[in-house]
Amino acid sequence: MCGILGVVSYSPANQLLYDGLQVLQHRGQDAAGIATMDGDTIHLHKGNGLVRDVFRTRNMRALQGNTGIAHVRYPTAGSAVDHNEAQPFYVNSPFGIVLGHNGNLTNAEELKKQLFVQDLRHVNTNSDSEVLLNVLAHELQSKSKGLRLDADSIFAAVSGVHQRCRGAYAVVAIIAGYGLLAFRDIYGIRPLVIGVNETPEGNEYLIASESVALDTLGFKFLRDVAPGEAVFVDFQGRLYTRQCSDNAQLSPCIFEYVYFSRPDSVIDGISVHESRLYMGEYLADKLARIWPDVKIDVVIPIPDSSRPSALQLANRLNILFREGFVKNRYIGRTFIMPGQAMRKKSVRQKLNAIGLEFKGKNVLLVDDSIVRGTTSREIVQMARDAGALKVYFASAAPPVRYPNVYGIDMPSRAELIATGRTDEEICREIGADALIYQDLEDLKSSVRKANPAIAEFEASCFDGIYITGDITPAYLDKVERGRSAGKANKSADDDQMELELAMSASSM
Ligand SMILES: O=P(O)(O)OC[C@H]1O[C@H](OP(=O)(O)OP(=O)(O)O)[C@H](O)[C@@H]1O
Ligand SMILES: NC(=O)CC[C@H](N)C(=O)O
Ligand SMILES: [Mg+2]
Repeated sequence: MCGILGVVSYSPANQLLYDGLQVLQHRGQDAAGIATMDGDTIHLHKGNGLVRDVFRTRNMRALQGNTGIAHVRYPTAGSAVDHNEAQPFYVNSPFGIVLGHNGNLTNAEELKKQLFVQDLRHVNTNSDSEVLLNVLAHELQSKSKGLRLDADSIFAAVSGVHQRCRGAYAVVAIIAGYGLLAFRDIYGIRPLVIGVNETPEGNEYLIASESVALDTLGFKFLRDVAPGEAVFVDFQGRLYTRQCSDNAQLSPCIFEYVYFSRPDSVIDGISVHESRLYMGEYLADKLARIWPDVKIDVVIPIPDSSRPSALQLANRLNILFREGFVKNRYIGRTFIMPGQAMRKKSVRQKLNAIGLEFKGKNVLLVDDSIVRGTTSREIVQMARDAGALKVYFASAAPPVRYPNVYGIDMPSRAELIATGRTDEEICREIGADALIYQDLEDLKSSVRKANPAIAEFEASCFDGIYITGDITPAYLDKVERGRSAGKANKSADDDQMELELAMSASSM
């Protein structure tokens, strides 16, 4: 789940993009990059690590120009350790283009072959985002009028991208000599918003994965980029928009609301915080229905993401709510760290129990989701060690049973604690006295309550329904095999590098 930004401004873009990346850091902790356009030159700096580690003063000084794009990476294709896969990516033909991508292409392999054989383009990494950039470059080449591009030909190229690419993609790109281009896949699986800042010189535009970046950087929210839509801002600050697909249908990823996005963001007309409050209410009602005789003394959230749901659940059931775990503010998100060993270690580094809140009590621990079970296993044990009598566990999302192929790194069924297990078996695995999950329909209602216009969600990790229609069991097997092969082929150096990356994320 990467974070992307793009700006056309009347003042230097470098600091603005850096500050924007800092508030999108929760979307990717493995690599970061910024590209700016200054006259005829594209400046690019990227590398592995957190935003604050990748950019030094000298790098920032070199990022000249008032237009730029930026990216934080959470890898879902290729590898976490290959710094060549950090974004933005650059190509020099038919125009200088830099691109940042959030999502995951499901036909990247096939496209890579096509690019080589038909389009005479070489893709140098295992990143699907480099494939996407080359598809865009090829489409721009075939739609350009000789050496000239205009908004019509740029939008025609995006239509070409929609026809060739499958999967999830929210994209920002700079086309040298022309301007900033952004677009969203035809289902709008990954989020993308536009903001404006009115200045005496004219309007400045900012495109971002989440509205929190607009708030922080002083831009006014204009609207979400629609699924299938492209937005083009030229270097004179003129905004052009067009729907580039006849088959667009909004189906945003429901996991953005459960976990990924910041609660202070509004995505597709839905406040993430509000949707999490509703998740708590629905879960409370289910709990009252199916556990009428269970005595709970205190509701305790697992910081950070479950806090709004846990609070609202406790309110609804009129049970005491207490913070029982202290989170080390210098540790990053564990779920998006590379490598299970590091994820496991960092749960203990990240969270510590306050004995007083557990001793002699029946506690209900609430988390937003249980994916690999790394957090829940550790936390249940910590609650017992702290003296809890009974430890009940509630998840504000349903069991995660299916791989995600649209930009969340859970490609293998074997990694998911809920695959092939009943709720009772999962409960035993995490060591709780009882476990309750949100129902999928209730989760959808929680999110829809804030915007009833959304008919469909991309919820494949919960229901195994893949909205793009191209995901077969054979495809999933192949992704899973690719993943295990990748792990088996990893060298000791790769392991060391992965560990260092995770250590740097864990010292946030
Ligand atoms: O079952 P698991 O594989 O452990 O994954 C689920 C956990 O991971 C996430 O927390 P994370 O620490 O990443 O971020 P947070 O601080 O935003 O809650 C999520 O909020 C759950 O707590
Ligand atoms: N999570 C994402 O959006 C990842 C983008 C891209 N697939 C990569 O691996 O770099
Ligand atoms: Mg968490």
